[in-house]
Amino acid sequence: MTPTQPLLPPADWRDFLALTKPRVLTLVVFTGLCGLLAAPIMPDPVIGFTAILCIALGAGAAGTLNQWYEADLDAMMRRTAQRPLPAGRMDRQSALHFGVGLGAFSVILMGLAVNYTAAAILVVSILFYVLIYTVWLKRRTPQNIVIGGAAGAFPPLIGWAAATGHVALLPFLMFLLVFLWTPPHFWALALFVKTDYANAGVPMLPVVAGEVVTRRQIGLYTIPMAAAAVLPWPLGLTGAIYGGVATVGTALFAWYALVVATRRTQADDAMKPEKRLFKYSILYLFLLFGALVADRWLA
Ligand code: HEM
Ligand SMILES: CC(C)=CCC/C(C)=C/CC/C(C)=C/COP(=O)(O)OP(=O)(O)O
Repeated sequence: MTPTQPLLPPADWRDFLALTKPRVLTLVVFTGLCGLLAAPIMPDPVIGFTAILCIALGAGAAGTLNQWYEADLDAMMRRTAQRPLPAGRMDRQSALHFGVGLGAFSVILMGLAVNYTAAAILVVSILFYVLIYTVWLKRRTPQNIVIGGAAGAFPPLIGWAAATGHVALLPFLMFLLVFLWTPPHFWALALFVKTDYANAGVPMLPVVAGEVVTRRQIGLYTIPMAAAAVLPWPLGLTGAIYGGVATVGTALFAWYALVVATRRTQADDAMKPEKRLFKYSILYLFLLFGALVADRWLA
C-alpha cells in the first residue's frame, strides 16, 4: 500500500494572500508606482493602473514560489513557521499552481496591455527572485541577498518603462538605490534574528562571518547607497524637494548605520540600534520615492 497524504482542509483566501508576502509588497508596489509617476510621460490611467497591478501580481507570484520552494526552511524558523505551507494549511501543489498562474498572468497582461519592455523586466525580476536568489544563492552563500536583492530593485524601472517604453538614468539610479539599500536593510534584521537562520542552516552573514563583520558591511554598503540616493539631485535629474528629503533622510540613515557599525554586540535596550535601522530603512525608501514624485508634480 502506498502511504497516503493527510487530507488538508481547503485553504482560505487569507492563506493565498499570505503566500504573496503582502507587507513587503506594499513597498515593492510603492517604488514601482513612484517609478511610473516620476516618468516624463504619463500613460493613460487605465494602462498605468494595469501596470501597477501587474507589478503587484508578479511580485506576489515571486513571493509564492519562494514559499513553495522553501517550506522546509520556513518550518524551522520561528518567524516563518506559521506560513500556510509549513503550518500545514495548504498543500504544496496548490501553492505552485497559484504562483505559476499568477506570474504568467502578470507578465502576459503587462506585455499585452502595457508594453514589452515592462513585461520583460517583470519576468526577469520574478525569475531573479525565484531562481537566482531562492533556488541558487540563498542556501549557498552569505552574498545571497547582495546579488539576489537585485530582484526587489527592479520595480522602479518597471514603472518607468511602463510609462515610457524604455529605461533612463533616473530610474537606473533608483534601481541602484534599492539594490545598495538591501544589504543594510536585511543585515540589520539578520543581526537580531540570527539564531533563526542558524537553526535553519541558512548561511546569512551574521551566522557565517559573525556580528562584527556584518556590522562593518552594513556601514560599508551605506556609503555607495548614500551616493546613489543623493546623486539624482546634483545631476539635475530631480529638484530641491527630492534633494532636501534625500539629503536629510540619508544623513539620518547614515547616522543609524554608523551606530550599528561601530558596536560590537547588541544593546539590551528595547529599541536596539539594529532594530531602529531596520525599521527606519523601510520608512526611508517610502520617503525618498514619495519625494521623487512630489518633485515631479509639485516643483
Ligand atoms: C533579498 C532581499 C531582501 C531580504 C532578504 C529581505 C528580508 C526581509 C525580512 C526577513 C523581513 C522581515 C519581515 C517579514 O518576514 O515580512 C523584511 C521586511 C520587510 N522588507 Fe525586506 N528583504 C529584502 C528586500 C526588500 C525589498 C527590495 C523591499 C522593498 C523594496 C523590502 C521591503 C520590506 C518591508 C516593507 C518589510 C516590512 C514588512 C513588515 O512590515 O512586516 N525588502 N524583509
Ligand atoms: C517585481 C518583483 C517580481 C519583485 C519581487 C521581488 C521581491 C518580492 C523582493 C522582496 C525581497 C524579499 C521579500 C526578500 C525576502 O527574503 P526571503 O525570501 O529570504 O525572506 P523570508 O525568510 O521571509 O522568506
